[in-house]
Amino acid sequence: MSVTVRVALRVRPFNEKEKKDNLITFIPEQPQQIRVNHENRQSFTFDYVYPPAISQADVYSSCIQPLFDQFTKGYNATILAYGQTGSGKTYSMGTSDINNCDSKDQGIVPRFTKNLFHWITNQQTNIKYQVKVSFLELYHEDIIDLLSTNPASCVNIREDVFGNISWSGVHEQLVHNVADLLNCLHLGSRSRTTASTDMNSNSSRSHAIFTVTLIQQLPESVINSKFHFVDLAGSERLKKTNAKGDRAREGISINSGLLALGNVISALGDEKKKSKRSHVPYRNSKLTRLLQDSLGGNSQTLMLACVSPSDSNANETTSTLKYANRAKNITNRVIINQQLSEVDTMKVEITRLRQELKINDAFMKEVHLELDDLRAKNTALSNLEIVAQKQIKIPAQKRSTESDEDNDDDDDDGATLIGSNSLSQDLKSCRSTSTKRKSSKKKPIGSFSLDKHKQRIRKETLFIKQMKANNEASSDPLLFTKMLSLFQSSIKEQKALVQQLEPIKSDEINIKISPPLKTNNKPSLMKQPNTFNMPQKTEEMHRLTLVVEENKSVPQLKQIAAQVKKAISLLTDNPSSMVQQLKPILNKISNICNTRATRSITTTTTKSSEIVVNDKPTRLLVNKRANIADSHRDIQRIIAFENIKSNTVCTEMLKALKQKKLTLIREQKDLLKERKSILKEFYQDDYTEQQQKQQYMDERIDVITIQVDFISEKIKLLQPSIPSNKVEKNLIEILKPLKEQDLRSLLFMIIQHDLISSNIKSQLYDLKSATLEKYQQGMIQLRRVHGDAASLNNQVLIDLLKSPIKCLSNGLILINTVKP
Ligand SMILES: Nc1ncnc2c1ncn2[C@@H]1O[C@H](COP(=O)(O)OP(=O)(O)OP(=O)(O)O)[C@@H](O)[C@H]1O
Repeated sequence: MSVTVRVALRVRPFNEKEKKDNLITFIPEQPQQIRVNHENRQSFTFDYVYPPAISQADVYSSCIQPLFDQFTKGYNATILAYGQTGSGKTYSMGTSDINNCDSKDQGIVPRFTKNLFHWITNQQTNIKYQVKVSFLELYHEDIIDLLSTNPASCVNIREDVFGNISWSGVHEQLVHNVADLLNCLHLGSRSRTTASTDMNSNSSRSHAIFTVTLIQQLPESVINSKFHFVDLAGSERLKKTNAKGDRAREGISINSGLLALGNVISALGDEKKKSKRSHVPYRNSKLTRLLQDSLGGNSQTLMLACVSPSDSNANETTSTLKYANRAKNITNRVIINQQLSEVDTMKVEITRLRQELKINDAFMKEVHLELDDLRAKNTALSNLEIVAQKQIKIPAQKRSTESDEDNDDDDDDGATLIGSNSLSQDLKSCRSTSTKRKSSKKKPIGSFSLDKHKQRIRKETLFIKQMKANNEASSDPLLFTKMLSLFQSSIKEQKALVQQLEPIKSDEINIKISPPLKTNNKPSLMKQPNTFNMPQKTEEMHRLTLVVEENKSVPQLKQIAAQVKKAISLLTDNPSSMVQQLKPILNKISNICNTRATRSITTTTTKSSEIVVNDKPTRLLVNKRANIADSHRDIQRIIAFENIKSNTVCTEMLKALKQKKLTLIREQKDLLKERKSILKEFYQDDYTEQQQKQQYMDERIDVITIQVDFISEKIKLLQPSIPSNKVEKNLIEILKPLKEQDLRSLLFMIIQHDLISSNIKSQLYDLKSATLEKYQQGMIQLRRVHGDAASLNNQVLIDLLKSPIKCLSNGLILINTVKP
């Protein structure tokens, strides 16, 4: 159900300091309208307009009673008292001095209390009722639980994936009757921060939220509704209140909270902004975060705008009227807060779990595919190592002979073909030869894994496309980039593998080797091998140019072997090490192979290419046809994919990878969930791309703000009693040992200059220039906070900075210090 925020305007009587110059004119024939006798004599219309003479009872019965009725039906409700300091908010709410108050002067909360218990006593007996109360104060940006007996209690604001706001850590007091409830109100009000200013002798210096929760236990369900009574601190002009020192700081903090509230009201209520569906900046202050459900969420809300009647407060009154006028346009979506019976809840849970299972199955399929792929690669690597070792051991001359024997159909004029320094070319040549000669007997090499690889490439490419499409609004760009590069490198590797395994096209295998180049009168190194000369179309045939470099196959294979050994030893020493750690090594191997591949063959654009031997020909005798046969055999072994089962190192590696993948999947899932809920809330069909970007940025800021909240809650403040030099030392101690890699996620360091003593500043500058410039993301913000919440547990901070890097990535570290 959609309901708009209702607005009631209450004009208090003149006080003794004010001249009787009326600012507001009431229009008898239009009881909901007023006119301001100021500048352009603007008129305003509200749901309720209360002149100074209105009684507390009338206010309650006209605008609160309807809310009370909704509340008892299970809807959440909020009354928001807003107005200039001294305009009558606390008086109207009745949250102060309840014990010494005439019953006719009793405000909204005491009346509500009586109403509630009276209502409960008249209800059916088969319903069980419970009433709980809580009382929070927001002083500066600290949430104080006024009813909690635990001084270390900490209130958190949480938002679930559906955007529902809840407060955790709040003490909720069970109350059984009117006296109990009013006693809680009295206790809390006594602890509330008030002070005398020129505008109000008993001015509230904080925002207060008194909440009554009604739990109705029906036979098959539970209805749980909340009524928030919000007494906001008054907006004030420092000049008028004559506030100095702490009072002035309070005033600034109050005004900035109210400004944030104004921005939320404006985003929700301003017709222009509403139509553009601009982002609602709830997270800009704790006040707006606490009231998120009341403004634009699940609550029936009434704004009680309180103003002074005096012309001397014309500016403040006009500003309140405009504020209230905007609030009128806010629409909330309200539902009865009914929880299902246990059986129904279980049913919903089962459906959810089934869906989750489906998603998990799909992911597991992905994981298995990746595992298969890794197994293949791993076996290939092991075999490459064997090849390498073998080639190192076998004397060149011997291998050359063996090779000649193997290739008994070759011409034998003493020259060899495989001086080629490309392993992949070796493999291709070998495969093509083999395929041509033995195709009737043997399966084409790699055929059974080829399709799988191709399929995998297609899948991963598609996945990357999807990821890229979502890149704009990805809520964790770092993770996104990581995953993207992981998949991209995987595709690259797969492609290389497919390339190696794929049968060579006919004109590629029709290689005719041109006569050897003459060098230094040494014997010719090239021959016309039948092996590579299968279809004898000599004249039209394209000739490939083999660039035979210095005999590099042995050193290169050695290099590969060394890299493989390195990779394996890394795994043996630390079996849980992630594949990510092996990536550089694997890449290096593939680089060596690729370099060799590109160097080895140069297909010239001219019709008849020449074989160019650009190396010292004498050495080319070394790795000859032996390589063809060896490579052929090795390739067969490579594609056997068997070693994996007995290879513990590989199993460990795969296990670790599996774990890593699952973690990533989980993280990604969470991110998607978060993103979905944000999208659900803010994005509609007609948003422009730019708005979307803007929204995304705002949301990132919101996320960071939450992290800050989270971290700042963990970090206690420095004791004011700690001498200043100790404070400095501690801060430096914290920051100095940080390694660059620990802080890779930090972008820059904002230091609020005015808040940090020069000694710390200069040391931090040193740090900054030395290391901090390199950091990529995030911020360290040093901020000063007052109050007795101060007790910095440095160890917490150090631990936080040192170990769980996750906390830092994309985040802020808020180090609060007190004024020395
Ligand atoms: N409608 C009213 N009838 C009689 N007295 C009123 C009325 N409204 C306010 N007052 C008196 O005006 C004074 C200031 O009111 P109150 O403390 O409620 O202001 P406030 O808006 O809560 O101020 P602040 O924001 O500074 O806390 C109080 O002495 C209160 O009794």
